[in-house]
Amino acid sequence: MIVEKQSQLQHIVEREGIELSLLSTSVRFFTIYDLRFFTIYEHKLFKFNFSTETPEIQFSSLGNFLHIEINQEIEFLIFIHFGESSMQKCEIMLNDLIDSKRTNGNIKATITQTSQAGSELGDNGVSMDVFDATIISSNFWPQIQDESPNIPGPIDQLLSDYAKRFNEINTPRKLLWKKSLGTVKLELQFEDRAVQFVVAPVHAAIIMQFQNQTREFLAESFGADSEDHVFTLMEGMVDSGKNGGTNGSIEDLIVADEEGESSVASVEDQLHKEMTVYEMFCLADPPYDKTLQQLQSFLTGLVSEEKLELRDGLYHGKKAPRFDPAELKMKRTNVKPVSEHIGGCYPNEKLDVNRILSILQTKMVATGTNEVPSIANYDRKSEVKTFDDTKEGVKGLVDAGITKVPRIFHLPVDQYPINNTCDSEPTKTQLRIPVIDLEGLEYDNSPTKRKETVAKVGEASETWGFFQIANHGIPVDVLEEIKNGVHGFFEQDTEVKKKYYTRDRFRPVIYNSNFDLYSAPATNWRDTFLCNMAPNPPKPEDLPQVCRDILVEYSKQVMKLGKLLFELLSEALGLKPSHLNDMDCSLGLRILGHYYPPCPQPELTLGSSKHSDNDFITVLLQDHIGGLQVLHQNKWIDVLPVPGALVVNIGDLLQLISNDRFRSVEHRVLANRACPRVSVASFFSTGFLALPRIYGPIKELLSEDNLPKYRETTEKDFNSHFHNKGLDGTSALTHFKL
Ligand SMILES: O=C(O)CCC(=O)C(=O)O
Ligand SMILES: [Fe+2]
Repeated sequence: MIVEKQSQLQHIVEREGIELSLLSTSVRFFTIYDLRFFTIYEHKLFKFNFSTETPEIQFSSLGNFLHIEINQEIEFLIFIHFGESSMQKCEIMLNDLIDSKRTNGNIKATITQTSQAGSELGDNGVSMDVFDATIISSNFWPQIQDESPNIPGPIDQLLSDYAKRFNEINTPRKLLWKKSLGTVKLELQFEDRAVQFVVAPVHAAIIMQFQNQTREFLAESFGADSEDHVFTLMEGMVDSGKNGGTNGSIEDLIVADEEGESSVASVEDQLHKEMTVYEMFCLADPPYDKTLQQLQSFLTGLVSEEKLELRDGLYHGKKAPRFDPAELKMKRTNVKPVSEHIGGCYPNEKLDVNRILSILQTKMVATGTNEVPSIANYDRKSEVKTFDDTKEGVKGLVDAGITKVPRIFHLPVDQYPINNTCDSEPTKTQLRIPVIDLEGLEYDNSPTKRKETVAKVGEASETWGFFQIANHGIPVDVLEEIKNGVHGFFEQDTEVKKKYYTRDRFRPVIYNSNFDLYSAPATNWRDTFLCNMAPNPPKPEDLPQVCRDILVEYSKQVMKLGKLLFELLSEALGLKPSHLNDMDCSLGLRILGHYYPPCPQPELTLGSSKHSDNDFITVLLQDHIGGLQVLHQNKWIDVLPVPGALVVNIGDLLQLISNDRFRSVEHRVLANRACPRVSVASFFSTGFLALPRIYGPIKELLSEDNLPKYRETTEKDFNSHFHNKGLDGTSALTHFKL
């Protein structure tokens, strides 16, 4: 691809090329074919790459850059660079880099669609096509210094077009460029050869000044020494090119890292210094003894009393210009005001609850419940209706620039998802749901492999109700495309999207926010698009154009996978392989595309409330953002995204027909502050059809010791009960228990 881009550019430049001779060496033209800029907006830093067709993403550490390649050694490198405590931040940093690829594609595609200018060449042969943006959340990145050099007009124009489009798509976020950071790859064409360099943007800006100048101008500007001047600059660029190049070994990277270490360390040090003030809470007499929930409730209480303000997950003092930590004094404990101890040396006025929590955590002991602020009474129904009438979902609110989560989304205080932000403790010590390799199963002649896999599937379905599958046969590009399709649906023109907005749950294609909007106690920070793809798929023209083809393709692939999964599940139950398929468990497929917009106060709400699924099984594709958690042994366990894998979970109906052998386990999705999350949930069920088939515990599984635990029902009746109840934290199965 790079070659292709270069030759494209060569072509362009030849068209526009300007002869420029420098004494004995003639420079005919410059071609920029790779340009990276950093930009910052709100909490985000951005890096721009031009021509990132390279398999790895890099960011460089040369003075003011960091250079990391994403490969299997990345974790080690991050560990070296930032230390263990920051590993989670690093995960976010990596996610930033990965997520940006998609954002980039979307923005470029829409710029090209809406304005031809977007893809046209600038005066200097720089095309929007070779932009790639990498979005970096500054909250989680080391601080990076910036000076803002003037960069050439055409590039500035490209950046502002991009920023404008970004803002349109991601209102209220805005880009602020970090123009001095990044690299520019460019090619200088001499009479006899072309040489490629990697230089800092400022160098490129200087070089581009010469792009359109004549030999006479250069001679005038530099006089007799012009050759020297030019070559000094070139040599500098070659050096920069070497250092900023893309082929550094891991050792080089670590050395390069050390150069940047001081600035990183100082940010960490500074943070640590700020945080030591909270030791007072732990060391006070009597010692701090509240649970995380109690602390969070207390801080939320101060917000309700308007003593604190919660913005972007940070607690801000309301009255004093600087936050007074004494405000944090627990009413019902004897913690002394911090100011007494620290002589007015206040920490930074912004307090991130998770930072406070992580310091206090080690000292906390659960001591029963504390007072929690109650949610004020309000006319929920009318507020919910107002929201519904917009037909713009949660994304509409975010696009409109809200900075506070409206109260219809607030959970009761005692249900706040503590640690639900990206700052929460690393989860690597936690249990993990099993990942099962399905490689070669379908056509495998090895009965041992099949038996082993069946055993793993059975074990996971009995203990976890959840497992991930690798090598499931759905190509990675299909997975990527369907995720892009979901982004495409939600990020398309609102008026087009609105046409699908409905609460009629028997329509074949439905878009709305919260299927249980009017019955659930708290609204979720999530919009959903769904369609029933089997047994009677909608007419193609009824599917949204933006994701039509991929929906059809993905459904085909998931149906095939579903059949295999039901075979394995049947075998795991000791039944013949076709048993569950013969019972029509794989007959119906409903595909849901969920969109979880970024949330300004993720600690107050959830992306999806705790629930179990009302189907036989769900095959879930989640993106890299994370946030899905399962309730296992009374603890919330993260279902970490595994690239290329799919999550499978047992639904209520399979729990019912397996007479509780397989478990339909509760799960939820956390809201997150950083960026939109998408998932594609494929529900195997025909509950949306009024089929007469009756489901009860499978006779072959019953015995005197295993009597039926559920009464029989049709899928439709089960579904109706599930829908009327909504995600209220209880299981629909209870209603069918004998
Ligand atoms: O978005 C997710 O990860 C989970 C979605 C989910 O639980 C559902 O659709 O039932
Ligand atoms: Fe679910």
